[in-house]
Amino acid sequence: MKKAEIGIIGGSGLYAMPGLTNVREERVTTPFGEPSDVFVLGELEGRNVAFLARHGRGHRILPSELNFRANIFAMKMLGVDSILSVSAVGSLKEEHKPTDFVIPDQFIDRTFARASTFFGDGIVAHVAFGDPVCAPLANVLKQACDTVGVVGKLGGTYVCMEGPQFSTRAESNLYRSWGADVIGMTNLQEAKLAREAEICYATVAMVTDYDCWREGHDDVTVDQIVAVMHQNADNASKVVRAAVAAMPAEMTKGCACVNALKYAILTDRKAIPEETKQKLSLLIDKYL
Ligand SMILES: CSC[C@H]1O[C@H](OP(=O)(O)O)[C@H](O)[C@@H]1O
Ligand SMILES: Nc1ncnc2[nH]cnc12
Repeated sequence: MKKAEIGIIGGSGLYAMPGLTNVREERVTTPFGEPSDVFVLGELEGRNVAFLARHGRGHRILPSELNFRANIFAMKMLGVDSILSVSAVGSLKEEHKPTDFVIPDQFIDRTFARASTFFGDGIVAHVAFGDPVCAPLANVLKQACDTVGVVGKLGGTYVCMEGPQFSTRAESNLYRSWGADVIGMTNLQEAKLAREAEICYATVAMVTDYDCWREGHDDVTVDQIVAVMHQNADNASKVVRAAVAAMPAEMTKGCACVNALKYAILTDRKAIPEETKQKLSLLIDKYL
């Protein structure tokens, strides 16, 4: 049974979703293990949503320790077809100021210690990822920023680093030389796995700091981030709420994201081990 249509992943600073009604908690266990926390299900602007605190409530889980597969698979199990993600990021450009919101449309992968696919164990699939973010959903987030009156910039490249330490100055300057806009530690795996799960995915990235590249300014510290996050969290929940209100019921109909696996699975169907078929049935049954 479909328990939610819209998933919300709250990052640093957003550990609950204000405004939810008919709230209930649901623990979801997946073939990939346990998600970060219980899901908080409820209604927001008349829509059924599922909220997950990415690092767990109380911020207990490191970026490298996150079970991204369980988080996204659980969203699929709940029936979610669109995910709105909220994240804190460092700015790599002067023009992106703390408290600005950026809605990235590209990623650069600087992670190295994470499971980033549901496939393997006898099944091979390669989804297209040239456009890693759902453009219609990103547009909804941009409109929502406008509605709420916060600076929201549509498009930009998010560098996803492993962490948990922040970047060295040499790294930060390297990413700037690549033309990247913002840096964080969590969004790339979510985008990859959402694509494999045929779920639309877009992020609102809240700028909290200038990382460590800006001459004459202090390097990023967590207390600096927390101070800005407190300001941002209120705006972030307003933006998410406005986005949910603006999402048409048929939002995902006809979107390429929901057919991402159509031509992706290479493996001879007869060669896929039964156990793997069972594990991935929610994702692959329609293509077997
Ligand atoms: C709080 S500083 C670093 C931390 O913040 C970001 O988290 P999230 O993406 O979940 O908002 C960044 O990715 C790091 O995990
Ligand atoms: N400067 C930064 N680097 C990586 N992740 C971040 N999250 C918030 N600020 C960050």
